[in-house]
Order: sequence, then structure tokens, then C-alpha cells
Amino acid sequence: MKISIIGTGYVGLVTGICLASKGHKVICIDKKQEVVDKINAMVSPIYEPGLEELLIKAVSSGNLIATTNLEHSVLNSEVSIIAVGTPANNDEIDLSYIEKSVWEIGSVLKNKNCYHVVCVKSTVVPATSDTIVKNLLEKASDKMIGEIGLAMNPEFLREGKAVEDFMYPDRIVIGAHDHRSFETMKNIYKDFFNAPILHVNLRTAEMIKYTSNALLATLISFSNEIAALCEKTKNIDVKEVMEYVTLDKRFNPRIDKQLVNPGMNNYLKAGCGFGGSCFPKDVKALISYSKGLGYQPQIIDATIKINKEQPLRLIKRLEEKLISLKGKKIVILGLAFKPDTDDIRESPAIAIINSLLEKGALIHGVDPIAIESMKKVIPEDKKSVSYTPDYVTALKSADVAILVTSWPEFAAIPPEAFNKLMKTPIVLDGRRVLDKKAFEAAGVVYMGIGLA
Ligand SMILES: NC(=O)C1=CN([C@@H]2O[C@H](COP(=O)(O)OP(=O)(O)OC[C@H]3O[C@@H](n4cnc5c(N)ncnc54)[C@H](O)[C@@H]3O)[C@@H](O)[C@H]2O)C=CC1
Ligand SMILES: O=C(O)[C@H]1O[C@H](OP(=O)(O)OP(=O)(O)OC[C@H]2O[C@@H](n3ccc(=O)[nH]c3=O)[C@H](O)[C@@H]2O)[C@H](O)[C@@H](O)[C@@H]1O
Repeated sequence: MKISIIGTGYVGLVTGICLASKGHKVICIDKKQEVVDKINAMVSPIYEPGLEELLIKAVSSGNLIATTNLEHSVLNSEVSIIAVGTPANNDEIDLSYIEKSVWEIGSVLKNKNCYHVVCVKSTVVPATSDTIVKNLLEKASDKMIGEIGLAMNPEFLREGKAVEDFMYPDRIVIGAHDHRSFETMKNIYKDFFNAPILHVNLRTAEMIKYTSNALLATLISFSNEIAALCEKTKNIDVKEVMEYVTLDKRFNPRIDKQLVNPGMNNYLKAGCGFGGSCFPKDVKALISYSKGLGYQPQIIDATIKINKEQPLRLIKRLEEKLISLKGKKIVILGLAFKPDTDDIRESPAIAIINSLLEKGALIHGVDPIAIESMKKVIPEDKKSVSYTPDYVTALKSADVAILVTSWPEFAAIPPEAFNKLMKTPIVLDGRRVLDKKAFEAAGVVYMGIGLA
């Protein structure tokens, strides 16, 4: 099929490249010329494992091109998939990029006789597609929805695993205004074997996306609450508790098929809190949507509250140990909001660093790829903040090391290195990826989330 993708960020680019690799003819549209130029030069504008290899194949095979020219693309495709950003504006969803794209597509379709489906892939609050999007499209095109197709196809991929998640989805949700829109969208996914294609109405598709993110975020905050209890009770380890609780196949049906390492792939891992461009923004947007309907949410409100407090609880524990953090050299192992990405949006590292700086600590941040992103938010300054990709340099004569992101390279640092390099070898494991026994055997003071 011929497909236009409007907005070539994380979601749009991955969608475009993966659909091109399945044999579709894809045109990626972005308003940023530099993004378009990079794609056409076969250089991925974002870091995502496996993406650039697929991009090279897609562009060289002629299945993918990028452009800033929306009119030409829409006229040469059967479907337009909108994947522009839906950022938070005072915790409410900002739909201005969606509205602009819909208006532009609708205007191109005016006076044209071809059937074209407009599909929203961006995360939008329920009833956006069948009210705002529908009305704008009808007004701009001077046609009724039905003559033009309308669909909502939420995306569930994770950053750092985007290609794998897109290529092997658990389910494909297609909210459709009518049968013809659904059949057209279904055709796009005909070669995605094994994934059920679920046909729902437009607003149900939107609600499935928010519910999915809110539930996953709530699981994380729930685990962090249990972690807080474990820290206050000697000899209970949250990691053990969560792993063994989730052996129950009611939490993880795949255990039946032995597909995953039980307990390791769920969202019940306690840590420094969730970050990223989506969980915080989407849960807040759902809260705001809910309040707008006159319902005061309680569980998801608590999800955000716990998440805000979680990084600060780490600092409190350090203060209990060291009394004062003033002048202490503290190494932050991991700046990205999770491994395999250079994305630091809403990373717990930001809250941790800012709080430590307020208390007069000296920060040495370590990350394999996210340093440049972090410098834009918390710049280096000779006195109190510096960054390096090399943990050896950072750990030299440090007072404390806090593991914030579970990059595999940090888990691979030998415990002896902490003892040898640091002034006082105190390690706070914010992701529970280090081996407590091995650290203690090496003479390191080990502290872990969810462990007294
Ligand atoms: N990042 C993620 O892992 C996931 C994001 N989502 C949702 O997908 C949507 C997109 O998110 P990201 O890809 O992360 O955003 P992003 O910010 O990385 O990319 C958006 C792109 O759209 C472009 N754009 C904006 N307006 C445009 C217009 N009128 N014409 C052409 N291009 C335009 C921007 O230049 C930018 O490159 C959001 O609603 C997000 O919540 C959903 C699942 C996963
Ligand atoms: O809508 C979105 O944008 C996406 O949001 C999340 O994906 P993402 O933010 O890329 O990353 P996750 O792997 O889900 O991690 C989010 C945060 O939760 C934290 N986390 C995750 C899992 C866990 O058990 N514990 C935990 O603290 C991570 O460290 C990270 O900070 C969802 O997992 C995707 O399904 C969804 O499509």
C-alpha cells in the first residue's frame, strides 16, 4: 500500500521504516528539513537499536522517502498516518500539532475524488478523533467522513525496543469510523502474523492507549510503595517479593508458554520512578481529562504522587546515612530515563541531581550516550556538575555512587572497582541490578531500593 506518515519522530519514523520493510511504499513527512535530509541520506535522526540498518534497506529499496511536501505525499498515498507530538500543556494534552496536520490533510483532499483514510496514531484523549479530528477534516475537505476514511491506531512501542515492539506487537488496535476505514487499515498490517487485529470504535482505541500507559505506570508506583515498606522492615527484599508474586500466571500469562524470564519483564520492578516522554505526560493528561468530566481520579493521582516522591526518597536515605551531603562527591550512574536510549525527558536522574545540588553536593554524571541531552537541561559547571562516559574517572575519590539507569555496562562494573576507586565506597542501587552479596564481600556499603 501507499502510506504517508506525518511527523517523523520516534513513532512516525519507526512506523514508516517498519512498514516499508514489510513492502509498503512509504513517504515520511516532517516539517523539519534536517530530519527529512537525514532520512534521505540514510542516517537515523534518533538512536534506536536496529533502526538505521532497516532505514538503509528501506531507502535503498525505494520503499521509503522523506519530504516536507505534505500535499504531494497525501495525493500519492491511500492512507495518512498522523504521528505528530501531543505534548503536555499545564498537564493537559496539547492537540495543536494534530489539529494543524488534520487541517492540512483535509485541505489537500478538497475537490479530489480519491478515497483516502486519515489515521491518528499519536496518543490523544478519548473522543478527540470522532469530534475534533472529524469536524476539522470535514470542514477542510468539504466532504463527509465516510467519503474520507477515519481511523485511530494507537502505538504501544517502547523506546529502546521500538523496532522489536513494532514488528512483533502483542495486539494491533484499530479504532475505525466505519467498515471501509477498518478494512483499509487492516490491509496495512496483513503481514504482521500472530498479532490479533482488534476492531473497536474510535474512542475505545484512544481509551485503550491511555489505560495501557496508566496501568503500567500504576504498577511501577505500586511496586515503589511496596519498596518503601520493605525498606522499613529488616530482611525483606522487594526484588524477591515482586519476582515471586509475579510467578503467578494471573499476572503473567506468558509464563505458561515459557516465553519470558518470569518476573523480569513486568512493570513491577521497583526503582527510582518512571520517566520518559509518555508515562508522566499521559497519566497527567488522563487525570486532567477525568477531572474535566467531573470525576476526581484517585488511583492514578496517587501514581503520579508516588512517582514524584520516589527519587527524593533516595536522597532522604542517603541523608540518613551521611547526615549532610554538602560538599560530597556523588556519582550518578545513568542519566537516560532508561537504558538503550539517549532520551532524558522526565528522567528520574534530573530530579535526583537537582535535589543533590540544592543540598550542596558535587555531581559527576556518567552515561554511555545521554550526556549531550542532559547537558541541555543541567549544564556542566566547573564547580558542581561534570559528566563523563567513563565510570573510572567519575568514581575516583567519590563519596557515593547512585545507580539510576539500568545500563548493562553499570551492572558489569566489578564491585572491587568501587572499593578501589571511591573515597568512601557507598553504593545506592536505584534499580536493583547489582549483587548485594558480591558488593558487601568486596567491602562496599550497599544500599538498595526496597531493602532495609
Ligand atoms: N515516543 C514513544 O515511545 C511513543 C510515543 N507515542 C505517542 O506518539 C506521538 C508522537 O510521539 P513521538 O514520536 O515521541 O514525538 P516526537 O516529538 O519524537 O516527533 C514528532 C514529530 O512530528 C513533527 N511534526 C510536528 N508537527 C508536524 C506537522 N504539522 N507536519 C509534519 N511534521 C510535524 C515534529 O517535527 C517531530 O519530528 C505522541 O502522541 C506520543 O504520545 C506513542 C507510543 C510510544
Ligand atoms: O506511550 C508511550 O510512549 C510508551 O510508553 C512506555 O514506553 P517507554 O516510556 O518508552 O519506556 P518503558 O520501558 O515503559 O519505561 C518507562 C519508565 O518506567 C520505568 N520502569 C519500567 C518498568 C519497571 O518495572 N519499573 C520501572 O521503573 C523505566 O525505568 C522508565 O523510566 C510504554 O511501555 C509503551 O508501551 C508506550 O507505547
